[in-house]
Amino acid sequence: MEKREEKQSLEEGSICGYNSLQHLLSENLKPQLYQEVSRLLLGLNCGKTLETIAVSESAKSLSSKHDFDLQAFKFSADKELLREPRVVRVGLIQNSIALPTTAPFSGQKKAIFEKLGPIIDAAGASGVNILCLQEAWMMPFAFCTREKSWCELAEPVNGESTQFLQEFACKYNMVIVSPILERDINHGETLWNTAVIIGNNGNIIGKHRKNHIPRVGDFNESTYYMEGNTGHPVFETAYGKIAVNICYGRHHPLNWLAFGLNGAEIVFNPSATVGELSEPLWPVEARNAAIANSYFVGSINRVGTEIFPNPFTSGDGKPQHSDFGHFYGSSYFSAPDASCTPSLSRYKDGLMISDMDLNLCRQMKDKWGFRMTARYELYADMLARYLKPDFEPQVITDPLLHKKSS
Ligand SMILES: NC(=O)NCCC(=O)O
Repeated sequence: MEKREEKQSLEEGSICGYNSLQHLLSENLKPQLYQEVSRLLLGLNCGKTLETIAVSESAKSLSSKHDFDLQAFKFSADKELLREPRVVRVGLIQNSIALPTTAPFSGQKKAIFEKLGPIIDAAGASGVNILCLQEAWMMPFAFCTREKSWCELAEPVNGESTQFLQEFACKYNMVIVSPILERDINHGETLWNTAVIIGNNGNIIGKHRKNHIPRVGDFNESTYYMEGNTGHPVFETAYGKIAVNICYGRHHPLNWLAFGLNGAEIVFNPSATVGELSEPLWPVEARNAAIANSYFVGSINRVGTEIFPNPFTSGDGKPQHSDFGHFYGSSYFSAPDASCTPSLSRYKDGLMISDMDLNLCRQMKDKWGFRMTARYELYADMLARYLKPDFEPQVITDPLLHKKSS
């Protein structure tokens, strides 16, 4: 054990030498204790610990040859009398960039394509029906720099990244969600942070643009694109109704709600975020959204530290620096019954696969009745009042609070 830890502690981004929190716990707790900790940490699905599923030999050999984490689980639902189970197999890919950020742009993109190919093949060989990649997967997450040269990497919705993925979609009969930096040629060559939804026949079903742009830490993304103008679309695919809540949107419960009200069964949250800023939030927000909205969530974060040629500051008093910090991976799935998978590695590329019986969404709606007990008319009224310039917060002050004691 000591040797293993020593070796792994050399890996930047490991947790005390371990790949993930679950590895740290499972390797240090007695099995019975680990089972109890795991019950509390990951919840139970249909009253049981989440089952793992066997992945194909070819996926396993791709993961060892190309050194990516590969994990697979199964969310069950209760058997129903009038409906057949609706099981779909869903995949999430997290990855680091493939070349230094100083390499020629065309080479950087090509190298990312080459790196992703075998991971997508592993998803295809495992029978994944719907696959989602990380935010702006086709480039380094250069938005910390504020340098405009990175805009060159933006592509139209039907550009080279989409074309690259369309082939896999056709080959594996797979829906692919592809978050890119988009350039909208028809609207003045403007830039957007966009997820392209590629159907299982290789067709483009539609797109969604990131609704909330961060203005925190080094996430200087408003230098590059504006808040999205596509609302909260749900895409009805061959395998279920899906939506995409891009990265920072996960901090906004109403954003999650809107996808739910439009009928999403699976919401993807492709992200790029760093340990220092958001790691305590990561296991909480998506899981809460899955519970509150009775849908599945697939959370993806990139991995690695990306170092940029020119140092930058973000007006926060910190000394100039050349990287965002460590993107901590840890991609995972959450289910509407509050169970979730362990997370992928904190520092390695990875493919997380899960079967999910979509019947669980309605079963949880029937059980908890959140849709029926919600008071949308109260919230709508509150929001309508809040938006008015003469809004005043509804605060009832204790009349004794400001009375002078005699
Ligand atoms: N990409 C992005 O929106 N990151 C913001 C940081 C965070 O939300 O954790």
